[in-house]
Amino acid sequence: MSLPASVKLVEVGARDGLQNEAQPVSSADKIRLIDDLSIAGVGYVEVGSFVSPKWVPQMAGSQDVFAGIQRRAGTTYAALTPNLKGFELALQAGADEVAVFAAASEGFSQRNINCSIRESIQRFEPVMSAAAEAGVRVRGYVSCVLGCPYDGEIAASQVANVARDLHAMGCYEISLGDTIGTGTPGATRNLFETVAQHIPRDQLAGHFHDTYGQALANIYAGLLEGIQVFDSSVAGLGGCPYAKGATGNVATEDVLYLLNGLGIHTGIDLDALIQAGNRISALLNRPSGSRVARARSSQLD
Ligand SMILES: CC(C)(COP(=O)([O-])OP(=O)([O-])OC[C@H]1O[C@@H](n2cnc3c(N)ncnc32)[C@H](O)[C@@H]1OP(=O)([O-])[O-])[C@@H](O)C(=O)NCCC(=O)NCCSC(=O)C[C@@](C)(O)CC(=O)[O-]
Repeated sequence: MSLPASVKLVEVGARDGLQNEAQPVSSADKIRLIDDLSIAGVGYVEVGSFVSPKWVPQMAGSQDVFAGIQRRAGTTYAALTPNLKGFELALQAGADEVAVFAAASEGFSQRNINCSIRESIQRFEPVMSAAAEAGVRVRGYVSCVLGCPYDGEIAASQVANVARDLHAMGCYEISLGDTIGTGTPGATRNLFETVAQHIPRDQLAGHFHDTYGQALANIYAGLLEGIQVFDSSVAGLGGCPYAKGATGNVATEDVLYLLNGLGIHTGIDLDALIQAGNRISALLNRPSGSRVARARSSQLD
């Protein structure tokens, strides 16, 4: 399969990245990060999530973050919503789109959202109805698609079952999450081939954490499978509160460098993105998780 001419990058740093941050990050700092990303030309930003603040305290201020950002025309500002309550809060906050999130493994589903996979799908039904009524598009996530910290190996057919359920209930795009970053390009190709038997490739996305250093290779494998949407996190922020030891998502700067090198259009300015990533990394008192950002910054020293 030939490579796509353009790719959509879903920026998850402010949500997937910061949800796991040990130190508190103020709403003002999150707003600054999102505004920096908008200036860099990022077309899709997950601003936060409307989940129980007892489960994920870092996302408690998502309402304020939505209220404070400068929206750039052409950028979609989205939120995660695990249930109807979350959806209603996201709607009030002015989210353009929402995402529901399920898992391919029972162990992760229980730890992450306190219910079985089947119960989670049932819980999403009122979200889908309310979203349809409000004219809000819903993205669907499946976690642990290439391995689970609790249940171990996950069959691609099991991922396909959950992805198919989300798609059938109306999710316009299904993001397949390698939550613990154990996937390899071979497993990634097999996964997309299996799931694409049920869902068109242009409605699938790849979401790779870089724990084992395979994320860029997995994205390249995804591109070869005809996948045109990838999730990534500026400065490689993050991890997952329910997947111990998992590192952040693949860094957006590194994905952009890869795509630029392949002549694939994203609409994002690499220098401005590096600045955004360096600013949040400085604020968190650590070097950027992006190798491209570190290399570029050391060349400037
Ligand atoms: C789903 C629940 C709520 C179930 O949690 P529960 O305890 O079973 O739910 P509950 O309905 O019994 O509610 C418990 C309390 O939470 C409140 N509550 C209930 N819902 C909401 C809401 N929407 N917003 C705010 N508050 C809420 C509710 O009002 C109640 O408050 P209390 O009466 O005790 O004061 C909980 O497990 C939860 O919030 N989990 C979120 C976990 C999470 O955010 N994980 C990270 C995102 S997923 C991810 O990162 C993976 C991904 C997407 O990036 C892809 C990948 O890499 O794999």
